[in-house]
Amino acid sequence: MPGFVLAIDQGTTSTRAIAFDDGLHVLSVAQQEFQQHFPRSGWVEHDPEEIWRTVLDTTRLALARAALAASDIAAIGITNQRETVIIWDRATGKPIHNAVVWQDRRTSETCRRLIDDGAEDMIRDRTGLIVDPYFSATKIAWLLDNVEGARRRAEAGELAFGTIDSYLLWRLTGGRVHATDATNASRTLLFDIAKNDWDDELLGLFGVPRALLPRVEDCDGEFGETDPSLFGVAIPIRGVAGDQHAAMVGQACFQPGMVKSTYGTGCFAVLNTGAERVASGSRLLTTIGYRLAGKTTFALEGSIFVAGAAVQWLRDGLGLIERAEQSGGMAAASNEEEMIYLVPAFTGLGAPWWDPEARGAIFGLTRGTGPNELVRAALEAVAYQTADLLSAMKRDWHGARETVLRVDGGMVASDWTMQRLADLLDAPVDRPVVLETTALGAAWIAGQKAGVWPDAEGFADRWRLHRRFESTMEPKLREAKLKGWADAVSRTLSRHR
Ligand SMILES: Nc1ncnc2c1ncn2[C@@H]1O[C@H](COP(=O)(O)OP(=O)(O)O)[C@@H](O)[C@H]1O
Ligand SMILES: O=P(O)(O)OC[C@H](O)CO
Repeated sequence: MPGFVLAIDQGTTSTRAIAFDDGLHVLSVAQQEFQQHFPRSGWVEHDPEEIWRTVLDTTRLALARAALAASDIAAIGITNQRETVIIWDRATGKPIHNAVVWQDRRTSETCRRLIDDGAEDMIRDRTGLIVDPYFSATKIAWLLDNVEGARRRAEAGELAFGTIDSYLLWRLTGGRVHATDATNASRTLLFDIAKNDWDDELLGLFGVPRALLPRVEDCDGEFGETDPSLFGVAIPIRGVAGDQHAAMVGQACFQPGMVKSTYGTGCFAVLNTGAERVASGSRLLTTIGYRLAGKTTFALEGSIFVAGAAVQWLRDGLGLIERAEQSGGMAAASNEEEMIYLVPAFTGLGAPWWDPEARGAIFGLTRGTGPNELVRAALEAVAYQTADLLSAMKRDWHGARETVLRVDGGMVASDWTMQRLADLLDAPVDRPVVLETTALGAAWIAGQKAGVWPDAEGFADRWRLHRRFESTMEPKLREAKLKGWADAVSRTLSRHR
C-alpha cells in the first residue's frame, strides 16, 4: 500500500493542500486565497462554491507538484476553520446562502438575550462553551429565520447543515456522506461533549431541527471515499479535525499538561487535559481536543481574535511596514523605556474577557513614541494575551503548572516575537522544525488510520525542535510590563466606557 497522505487545510483566508511522503515529510504544497465578503459592519461571509473550487484546484495541484497520482494516496485528512456555518439543499447540493463565518457578529443580540434569560450555565455545562456569536448555533438559527422557506424545508428534512469539514465531505463524496467529527461538533453549542451526542434541549433552545444535522464520527472515523470523477480514482477519507485540534495533534501534544499555541491571523492556545473535562473558572473553553478510536481527550482553549492581524494592520492600515518580516527588526530597535501598550480589540476581545463590544486602544503615548515603539507594542500584545491565557489555564487546572509552549503559525517566524513571548511568560517556547503542524496533524490522523503511518508514540518521537527560546528578562521588568498590560486591558473593556 502506498504511504503518501494528502491533507486539505481549509482556513479562513486560504485553502492549502499538502502532500506528505511515507517519512511524514512535506512533498508539495498548493495554496489559494479566496474572497472575504463583508456585507455589513461586523458580518463576514464566504462563498461555499468558491471554497469548493479552491479545494479541488489545490488538491489537484499538490498531487501534480509531487508527481503523484490519486492512486498513490493512501488517505486524505481534512482540517478546517471551525464554527463557520453552511446550509445546503440535500437534493441539489446547492447552498441556500453564503457561509456565515466564525468571525461574524450578526447574532450578538440573540446571544445577549440568551445570557439575560439565564441560559448560560446550562449551555456551559453541556457544551463547555461561552454564549458568543463566535459559535455555530445562533448562525444556523439566523439562516433558518432569514432565508425564505428555510425553516419549513429544514423541518421537512430537505436541508443539511455542516461546518466546513462536513460540506467538503458532502462534495468530495458526491453527496453520499453527511458527517462531521467530534471536534467540529464540539464548537457548535449544540453538542454535549460528555455524552458525545447532539443535545435535544439545546436544539430546542436554539431552534435547530435535528433533521439538519450530520452524524458525528471520531476524528479517525468512517468518512467514505472521494467520488472517482474528481481525481481519477476513489481516495479514502480517513481523518477530520478542526484546525486548532489538528495543530494540537500535529505538535504531538498527546500528554496531559502539554500546550500548543498557533499564531496566524488570530491565536489559539490549547492545553491537553487528558480524560478530565476541566470546567474553567476563567472563561476559557472546555472542548474536545481530539477523539481517536472511541476515546475522547479533552482540552482547555483560549481564543484570541487578533494576533498576526495586528501586523497586517501595521502594514495595510498604518503603512508602518511594507512586509510582516520587518516588524521584528523594528521592535528590536525600539526604545524599551517607552512603555507603550496596544490592545488590539479590533473585533472585541476573546478569552478570557469575551467582550464583543470592546474596541482597540493605545496607551502610554509620549513625544518619544515612533513607528518602532508602535510595532513593538503590536508584537508584544500577542505575548501579553498569551500570558493571560496561560495564567488562566494555571488557575483552572493543577496539571498546567509547568508548561512548555509549542508554537506554530505564520508569526512564529519572528525570532524577536518568540523571545519576547518566552520573556513575558517566563517559560520556554519551543518552535518545531515542521511548521505545517495543522496539516501534519490531519495527515497523521488519516495516515495512522490507514495503517501506513506510525502510532501516536512513534509520531511523537518524530517531533523535532528547531529552536527553544528561554526567558532572559529581569523579573522586575516583567512584573512592571504585565501590570501595565493589565491596566491597559481594564481601560479598554466596554464596561469601562
Ligand atoms: N516574520 C513575521 N513577523 C510577524 N508576523 C508575521 C511574520 N510572518 C507572518 N506574520 C503574520 O502571520 C500571519 C500569517 O500566518 P498564517 O499562519 O499563514 O495565518 P492564517 O492561517 O490565519 O491565514 C499574518 O497575519 C502575518 O502578518
Ligand atoms: O482559519 P484559521 O487558522 O484562522 O483558524 C480559525 C479557527 O478555527 C476559528 O475558530
